[in-house]
Amino acid sequence: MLISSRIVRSSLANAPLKLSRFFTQAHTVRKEEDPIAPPPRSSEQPEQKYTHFGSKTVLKSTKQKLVGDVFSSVANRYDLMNDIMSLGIHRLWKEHFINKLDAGKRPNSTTPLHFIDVAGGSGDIAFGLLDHAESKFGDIESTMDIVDINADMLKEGEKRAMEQGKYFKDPRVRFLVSNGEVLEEIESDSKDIYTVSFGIRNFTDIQKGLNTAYRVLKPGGIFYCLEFSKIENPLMDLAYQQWAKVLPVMGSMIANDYDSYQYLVESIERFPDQETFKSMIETAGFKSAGYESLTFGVCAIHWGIKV
Ligand SMILES: COc1cc(O)cc(C/C=C(\C)CC/C=C(\C)CC/C=C(\C)CC/C=C(\C)CC/C=C(\C)CCC=C(C)C)c1O
Ligand SMILES: C[S@@+](CC[C@H](N)C(=O)[O-])C[C@H]1O[C@@H](n2cnc3c(N)ncnc32)[C@H](O)[C@@H]1O
Repeated sequence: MLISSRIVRSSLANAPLKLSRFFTQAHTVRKEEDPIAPPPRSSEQPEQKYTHFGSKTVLKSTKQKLVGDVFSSVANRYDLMNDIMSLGIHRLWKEHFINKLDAGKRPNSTTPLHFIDVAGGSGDIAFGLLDHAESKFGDIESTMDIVDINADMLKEGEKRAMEQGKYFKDPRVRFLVSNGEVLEEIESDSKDIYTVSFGIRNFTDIQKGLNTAYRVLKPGGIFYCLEFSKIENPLMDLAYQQWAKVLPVMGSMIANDYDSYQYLVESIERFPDQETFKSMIETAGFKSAGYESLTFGVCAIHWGIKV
């Protein structure tokens, strides 16, 4: 069941490249606990040397490899596990995410949009955005870069494109293995829409990822994120905590991988709450930042505009 705040949309600017919208949102949430790092072994401050990997404290330099191992391990059962763990609800979240953005080159525009879906994995969002643009606006010109740091996950996306006979070897669509914290292949001020879905939680440096999102977007471009968040209702949180205990057991029974799904649960716990993440989006320079909580706050859509 999706609970969403009322959305007040300004009329869309006709200019095809400026998708300016304003949403209303009002939420109160808990503050995020600070991570407890081991005492520094050198003169470096702990925050410069250590970070969290789920509930563990690890050297910052090792997190990317640890996360990479997790997603290489889950890649071949990723879609199946999503349906089982969320009882299919993740599909509703993604559908709502895509419909709410409502992006696409309008029929009266001659300029295609340039999308980038970071941590795109098996392509749920990227393909969904292109399908939406085509079915609603007849847009078959806008381009999509699907970026992921993990080649195994990206292969799942390419496999799906090939099987569905759409977006495979399509000149409009690029599959790029790249780190969302840097995006060295992506020019500054080059994208109209930046999306990231259930990905930024896994970055070593979330703020760096947000700053990079700001860099690659054009003025007027939209940052748009779907990520796990904080459940605002204590009773629902209690029920969720019971459900979350089962996820690693499911991971072990179905994917023979308890640890990756234990990491999933712990990484959700570690991610900033709605207001904290909104502040981080504003720190990156975005304006009109806001969010909408879904399913009691199990996840949230955050946005911001580069002006
Ligand atoms: C390693 O990292 C990952 C690995 C992977 O394979 C996937 C992901 C990304 C994960 C997803 C897209 C979905 C993961 C699903 C969950 C974390 C579970 C989400 C939980 C729910 C939808 C149920 C929430 C339950 C409550 C709020 C309790 C109250 C609700 C009710 C009683 C009514 C509905 C109840 C249920 C639906 C159980 C990955 O990062
Ligand atoms: C849970 S999957 C999400 C996939 C897809 N966006 C979706 O909504 O189903 C998380 C993805 O983030 C990717 N990822 C993790 N850290 C990343 C980084 N620093 N840069 C780019 N992708 C990253 C992983 O490889 C994985 O494919």
